[in-house]
Amino acid sequence: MIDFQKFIKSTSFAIKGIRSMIISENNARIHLLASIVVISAGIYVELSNQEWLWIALAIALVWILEAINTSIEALVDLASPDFHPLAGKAKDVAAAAVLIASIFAIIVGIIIFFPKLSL
Ligand SMILES: Nc1ncnc2c1ncn2[C@@H]1O[C@H](COP(=O)(O)OP(=O)(O)OP(=O)(O)O)[C@@H](O)[C@H]1O
Repeated sequence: MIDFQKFIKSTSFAIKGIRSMIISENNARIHLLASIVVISAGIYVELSNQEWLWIALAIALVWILEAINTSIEALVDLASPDFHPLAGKAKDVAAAAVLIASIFAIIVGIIIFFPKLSL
């Protein structure tokens, strides 16, 4: 039996998580600005369906990993408020995942938008 009320409730918790991430994380606000700029540029240059798929994948990857990174940061702060090398390692490796996704997104952006610039 599918409980649709429960589904709506858990979706609202997830939306609350997105809001909280944007409010508390400077990086999430940078991702938001970058996403708006890239989507606007994509509409302007009339990207093909295939190009939109790559852009959507790149944007989604960065947001997914930023959400996981923010979640790990909060858990580390809760579990290890005092300095511990493993706490630092957990945060740094989670941040590395966001960096890798961001580099991928930049490469996708260059490959798709660079040829469209009429220099
Ligand atoms: N409890 C801890 N023990 C050891 N090192 C820590 C600890 N907390 C943070 N650090 C180190 O300090 C760095 C910055 O931590 P911080 O929590 O400020 O992360 P941040 O990425 O700047 O987070 P935010 O996005 O909230 O500003 C971490 O990457 C880690 O190397």
